[in-house]
Amino acid sequence: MSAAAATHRLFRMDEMETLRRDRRLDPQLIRQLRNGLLKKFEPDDVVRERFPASDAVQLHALKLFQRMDSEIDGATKLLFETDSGLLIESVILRIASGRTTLCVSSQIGCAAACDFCATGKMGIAKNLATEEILDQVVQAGQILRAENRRLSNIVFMGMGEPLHNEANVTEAIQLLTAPDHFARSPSTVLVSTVGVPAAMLRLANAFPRLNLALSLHSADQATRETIIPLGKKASLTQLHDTIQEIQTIQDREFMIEYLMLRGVNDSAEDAKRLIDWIGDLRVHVNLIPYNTIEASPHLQASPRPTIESFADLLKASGLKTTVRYSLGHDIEAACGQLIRQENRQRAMQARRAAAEGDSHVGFLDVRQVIDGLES
Ligand SMILES: C[S@@+](CC[C@H](N)C(=O)[O-])C[C@H]1O[C@@H](n2cnc3c(N)ncnc32)[C@H](O)[C@@H]1O
Ligand code: SF4
Repeated sequence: MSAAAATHRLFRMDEMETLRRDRRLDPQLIRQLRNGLLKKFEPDDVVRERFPASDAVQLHALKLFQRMDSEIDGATKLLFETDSGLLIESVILRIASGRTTLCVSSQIGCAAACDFCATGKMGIAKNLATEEILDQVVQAGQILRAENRRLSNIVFMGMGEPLHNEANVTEAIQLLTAPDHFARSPSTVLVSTVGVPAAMLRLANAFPRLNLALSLHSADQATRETIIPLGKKASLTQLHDTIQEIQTIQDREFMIEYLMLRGVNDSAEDAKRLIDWIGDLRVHVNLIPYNTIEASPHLQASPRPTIESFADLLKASGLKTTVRYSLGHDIEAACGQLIRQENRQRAMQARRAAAEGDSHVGFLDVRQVIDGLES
């Protein structure tokens, strides 16, 4: 295959249409190729074999760099290399019920710079292209198909803030739910955000059946701002009003994510504040045990009994509450460290190359972008 010729990206309708015209292909062949890869997740060689101009098609936007399978449960972490040379991660979760969830990344690094998050500590921010978001789904789908499993759910809970990459994330969801692309139900997709009110409303309007989650982590404004610097851009009152408005557009439960940090947000008083803040919103509270990160030695996970008592207080007030005991603990630490160090080195190399004038790759320092972000 000539690398120079493989310039027509499968995810791009316009490029595939050009190829169809240039090679005088039957439109049915393009549909078959798209269905094979995007709906059935067939292996590359199978779809290529059926397609006469396969030398000209780029099936993937990402290169699989490393695969890590948990030895204790059904989690697989996939590290992908992007065009910019930086790494991102996706996680496949195989749940005992037989269902599977894929956690996808939307950015490399994150300008929200949350104190508890390894991605926020990366110090760089770059949006993933639509096809880089979608190829995580394709490659994970192919892995699951090879195990006779189906991909049940997709959650935007990997690296990055999806609503800081709103255009590409919206386009990715459009294609994930388009009948002639992935043809998935919007109710099997969840977008988790740190809280960008205007974009949350746009997303709810565009996809009334899409699941949305807010990473709240504290119902006290000052506490929230200490752990989420971006919390200054959207007040708790504004976030509450936004969810209330979303619930007039979407007839579904909204998810509130609450990271349990010892001595920061895990007291009975914090639970009471959370209950008051929720008020009559129709929500599901998901308590998240904190995975410690090296870059924030001052933060610790709440002990399990504290999490259970906190959950009991919420449940006693009538709130639907669950605790997320995450899979893949053994691959978590190894990967978080690796990706952060690798990306810092790669970003530095790219900056040096750019300074010497032989690179067009642009990386933003998070301090440069955080003030410019829309609230
Ligand atoms: C990585 S974020 C990506 C989506 C989006 N940016 C957000 O904050 O909701 C997904 C979830 O992981 C949580 N998270 C981040 N760092 C964590 C850590 N060290 N331990 C446990 N959960 C963490 C976030 O708070 C958020 O609820
Ligand atoms: S917004 Fe999400 S991805 Fe970004 S730093 Fe905060 S937790 Fe991490």
